[in-house]
Amino acid sequence: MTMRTIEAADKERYVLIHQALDERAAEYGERIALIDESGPVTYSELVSTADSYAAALAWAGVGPGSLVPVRIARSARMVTVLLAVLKTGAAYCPIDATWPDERVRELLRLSRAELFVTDTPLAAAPCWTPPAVPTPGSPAVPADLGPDAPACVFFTSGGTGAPKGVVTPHRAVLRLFDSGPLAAFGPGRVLPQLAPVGWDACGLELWGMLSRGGTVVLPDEDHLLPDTLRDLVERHGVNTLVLVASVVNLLVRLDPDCLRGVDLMFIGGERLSPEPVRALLLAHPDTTVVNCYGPMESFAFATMHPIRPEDCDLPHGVPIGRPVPGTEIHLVDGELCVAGTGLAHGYLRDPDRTAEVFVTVDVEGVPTRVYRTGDRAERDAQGVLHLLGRADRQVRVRGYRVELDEVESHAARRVGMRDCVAVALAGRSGAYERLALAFTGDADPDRVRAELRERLPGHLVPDVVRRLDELPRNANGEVDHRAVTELLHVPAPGKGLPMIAYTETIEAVDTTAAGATAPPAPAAKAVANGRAGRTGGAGRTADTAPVEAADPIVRDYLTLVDDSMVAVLPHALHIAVELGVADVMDFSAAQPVAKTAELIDADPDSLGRLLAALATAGFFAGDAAGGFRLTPLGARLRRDDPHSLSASLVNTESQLAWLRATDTFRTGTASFNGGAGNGGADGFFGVKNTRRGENLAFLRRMRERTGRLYRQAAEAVDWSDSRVILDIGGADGFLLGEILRVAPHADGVLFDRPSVIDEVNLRGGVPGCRAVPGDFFVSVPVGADTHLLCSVLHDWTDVQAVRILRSSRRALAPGGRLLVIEMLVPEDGGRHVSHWSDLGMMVLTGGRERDRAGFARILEAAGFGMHGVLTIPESPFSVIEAR
Ligand SMILES: C[S@@+](CC[C@H](N)C(=O)[O-])C[C@H]1O[C@@H](n2cnc3c(N)ncnc32)[C@H](O)[C@@H]1O
Repeated sequence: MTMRTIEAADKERYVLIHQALDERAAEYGERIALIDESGPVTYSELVSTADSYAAALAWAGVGPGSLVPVRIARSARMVTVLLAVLKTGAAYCPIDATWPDERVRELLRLSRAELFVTDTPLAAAPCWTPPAVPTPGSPAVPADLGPDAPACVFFTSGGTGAPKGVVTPHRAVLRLFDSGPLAAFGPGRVLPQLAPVGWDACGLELWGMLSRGGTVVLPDEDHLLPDTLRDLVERHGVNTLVLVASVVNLLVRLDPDCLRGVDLMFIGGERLSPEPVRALLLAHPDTTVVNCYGPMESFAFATMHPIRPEDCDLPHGVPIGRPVPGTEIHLVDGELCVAGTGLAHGYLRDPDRTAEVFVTVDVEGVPTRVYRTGDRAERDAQGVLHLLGRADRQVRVRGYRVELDEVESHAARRVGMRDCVAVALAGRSGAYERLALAFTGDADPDRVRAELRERLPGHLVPDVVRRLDELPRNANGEVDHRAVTELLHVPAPGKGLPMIAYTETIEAVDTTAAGATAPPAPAAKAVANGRAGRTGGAGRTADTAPVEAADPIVRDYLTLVDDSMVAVLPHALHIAVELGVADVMDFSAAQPVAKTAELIDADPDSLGRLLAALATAGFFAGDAAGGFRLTPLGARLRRDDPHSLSASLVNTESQLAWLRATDTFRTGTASFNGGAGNGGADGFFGVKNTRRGENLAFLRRMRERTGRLYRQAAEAVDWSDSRVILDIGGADGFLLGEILRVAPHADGVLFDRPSVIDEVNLRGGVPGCRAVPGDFFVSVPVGADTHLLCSVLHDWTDVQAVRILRSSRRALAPGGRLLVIEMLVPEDGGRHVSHWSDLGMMVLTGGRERDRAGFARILEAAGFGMHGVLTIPESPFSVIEAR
């Protein structure tokens, strides 16, 4: 069958997206169409709610020819609203909830929308918020539309500074699913909707699955991490994924096994790196993995290629394959041009730009409308297409399409900006990972970045902004982009000099200096002072100077960076605990490595090297015959050791949170949300209420922490006046047990989340204690004269901490006291371990460590006064007494 006959067949079968959904609802009424945090939605429910919303929208004047911007967080409601818009005959324009208001206003202006559908209204436009419980309305009057009618407008980065709206008709969307790999979508297929809503890929996920009877899961988090994926597979039977390459790379690197259960994967959005793909195919040989290529201007994908392992060795990387249904690819002077039913009408209200890239070319004597992608490609003897590179300055950075010109044109409008140039910086895989801006003039780099953040979506905001004396130019006086790229190519955080700030000023640029031979320079001093990257001084660039740090740990880290002991040690210890090495060794005699390897089922050579490395850090001791024995330090890797660190060393929760923690520092919100519900401490503990394994692992970590850091508090405090001690958020009762040992006259009450108290009761409770479940945001048990809050307040923001303290205040017996055990951040700005814990809290739970004044403030807000502070011996912790 030729492309054109497929096209004809498509037209007959489906004309409009919402018609296809109506048909599915008639066919599969009670099947699950959507699943979000509030539960499943059947096809009948989806269509009937959409009908009722459509009636309301039609009443508000929405109909054929209207364009309706929609900003609703990812949820079943969002999908229902999009469907409702289509049912009125209008087109929708998806707006990402994370875009800044200024960008949204610009899009509202561009779309000339009469109604903005959103649950977060903006003053700029008349808004309609869909009711949570829709009023049953008569089904919307079917609009008389043909397949060319616009269905959606996707806004994308535009070269001159203004975004471009790609007007996409119904036919473009529905062409994809009747044959080829996407025809697998349908009953039995379960797909999580993960693409940002502003992308055409989101339309593909939704309308592909729903027009064919499959199920779409709407997770309320944007990032797919291994545990999230496992959870989606376990809870909802997810078996199909549409992902951008960078997410695939991350999953494969972190935990390839997490893809178990997924048997169909579409990877698109950016160039594939062969190595992760090879690893993926090796780990999951039975999964169909499809490389997908295509510009938004020909909806979602234009070509596809089911990947075979040998594709990873081809000189131009994994091929992009053959055209998808209803699509033709023509190579015009080496440039890849797309034709067919997928083509957009063009750019919204922009005939000039439309005419530039949607052109008519002669294909074997037939005038054919094509979209010029600007990509160079070639076709091999089998007709398979291979991508060669970009012909212009449009790049994909972390999967987002970025017109470098657009970034420059916004940057050029900043005050004090002379010349500027934006470049994309490649990461290790060769794919672009960061956006950088170099400029000349008086503008302040920090300010430039801040201003761009206010105006542009996150993916268009440069990660690195640098001021230069002059932009490097070639012999013709043109800006030399390559030289700029080299100049800005500071190592990514965590991979190179870790303390170079993202925005910096370089007064004198010495591009020839080779870092390895340069003498210590001002930048080095700045690092030692903890103020690297703001040198502002003359001399070498911060990234070419060697760094001398005062602290031996920092020096060690900077010596080898990736492979230094400081960087590798946590991983080596993690693996030693997971393998259980220390559990099968003892102090008395060295054990041959082969024997240890056999006992724990490890590879002897790898294990020998692990033990040798950990022996240099004192965890094991080697003998002349090549055997190893355990040292007292190594004993702490054993699970049964009273001072065990094993649970803390395998804390993947924290490791995963840190992997994406840059967002925390940009947005101020914790990066952990455990794959369920809110981020922050609510999400952190919420997940543990539903996943017993994580709850138990957390409780073990808490026990280790208390034992290690502040069990001495039991002996340091005078309990003689305490009759009833209530430990609020007391976890498994370890500390309370220690306290009751030294204060046997007192009664103990342990209070924590119900899932924690269940565990405590399963183990027979804590001797001498009553265990009470509850929520400290609501109330805590009354009747105690002494309340404890140990390492609880630092999990929470000030506002939340005050609410917890108020619960304590209300319940505390008259004349009673509250003891808060926490680290105190020194007020003189000096070194203290609490600064690190503060970052940990920020990333993991959204909480914080506090100084004395910070505690005084929240205590006072809850009606307490601060009565005294006691430092716990041999511990960075203090006891704050409040009454
Ligand atoms: C960081 S742990 C500290 C545990 C213990 N106090 C210690 O020092 O080892 C915080 C404790 O607060 C509990 N928690 C979190 N949210 C809670 C809530 N809403 N109500 C009651 N307890 C809660 C957790 O279950 C956890 O045991």
